[in-house]
Amino acid sequence: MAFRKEPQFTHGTVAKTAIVLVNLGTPDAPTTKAVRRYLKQFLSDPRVVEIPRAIWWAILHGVILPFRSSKSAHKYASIWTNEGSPLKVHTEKQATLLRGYLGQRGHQVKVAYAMRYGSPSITEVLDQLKVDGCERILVLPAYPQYSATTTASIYDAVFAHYAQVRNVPELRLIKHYHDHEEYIQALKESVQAHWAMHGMPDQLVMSFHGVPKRTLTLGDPYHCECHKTARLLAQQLGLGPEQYQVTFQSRFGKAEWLQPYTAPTLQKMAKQGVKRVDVMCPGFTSDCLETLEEIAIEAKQDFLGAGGKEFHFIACLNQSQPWISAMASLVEEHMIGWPTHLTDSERTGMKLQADASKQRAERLGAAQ
Ligand SMILES: C=CC1=C(C)c2cc3[nH]c(cc4nc(cc5[nH]c(cc1n2)c(C)c5CCC(=O)O)C(CCC(=O)O)=C4C)c(C)c3C=C
Ligand SMILES: [Fe+2]
Ligand SMILES: [Fe+2]
Repeated sequence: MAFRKEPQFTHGTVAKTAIVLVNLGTPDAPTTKAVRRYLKQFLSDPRVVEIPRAIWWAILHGVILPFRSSKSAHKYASIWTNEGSPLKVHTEKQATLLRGYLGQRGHQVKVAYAMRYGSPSITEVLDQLKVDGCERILVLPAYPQYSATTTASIYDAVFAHYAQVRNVPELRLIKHYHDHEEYIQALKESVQAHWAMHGMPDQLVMSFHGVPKRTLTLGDPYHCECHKTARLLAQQLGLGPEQYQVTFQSRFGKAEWLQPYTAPTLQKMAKQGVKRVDVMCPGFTSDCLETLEEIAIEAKQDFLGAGGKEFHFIACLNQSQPWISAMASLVEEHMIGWPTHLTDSERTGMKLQADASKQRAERLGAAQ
């Protein structure tokens, strides 16, 4: 097997640490062509769709890609911003802020972001971190709740990359943080800020992305982790069981997914006389198509169309201060034992190296 091209080993190099925030990915543009390319990569992942490959290949290429791409492109167009796809814009800003927060806490680390599907790809980011001399890599998936369809798929891509690398760095993978105190606190503060502005609803709906129901019986803890997040958040908000509901959205295909489904639940609530609902999506750390279009636009129409009077969407954590701070704490907990607070001698070593490469560059410049 051919290994990837990588920098030569040099004695005395100071090993660096990097954090890679990995999100799902998004199309490069809200066009049928770009969405088709994205969906093809995403839906070809056997972690995402578990149907036998030959059958799924025929369905994907014969039905899904030809019909879904343009429909999805229209939806993406309705949420696209001047800076690009919301998912990517938020993820990039989160990585920048996280770098700043960790720096303020005294850590000398690189922070990058990557996308499981689309760009920047996991492989290109990990290649760059190798060039940058990162010998310790911490992968932080953007998903608080573990699911084989998301978190494990990121792991697959990381392992596949390092299977082609000769000098593999030390690697740590965060599995989940669905019950992390500061994540729950960040959610609580986002809800309380909304209620301070707009008052409280009759019902709070916590809508999570769905997965096929059979994954639950096959051992995926996702369903339980969503419910634990909801329970802890409700406790923090002082809500009784009758004041909130957990639902699952974004069903795909004909099979049964985790229930209750978000849209029919909202319609049922409206018909039962619930006047105002607030909907939040605690499983998404960045707003994206599934929150801004499916919930804030479509689900709102479903609720109001069924007789509901007031619908509020509570934005995802995005760049909120408590969330970036929670990410920084989570990262610190997983970096324990790694020398990210540089010692004086390492600092001197780094300076000497930087001076040497500057002098080399100057000599090369003078010789040309
Ligand atoms: C086909 C099966 C799918 C599974 C299983 C699935 C799980 C899953 N997804 C997320 C988070 C996101 N999904 C997003 C979009 C999206 N999801 C699917 C399908 C499955 N997801 C599709 C086909 C799409 C694309 C849009 C569409 O055509 O409907 C997104 C938004 C991406 C964006 O660009 O904004 C996110 C985020 C989770 C957390 C999850 C399982 C736990
Ligand atoms: Fe999805
Ligand atoms: Fe469960």
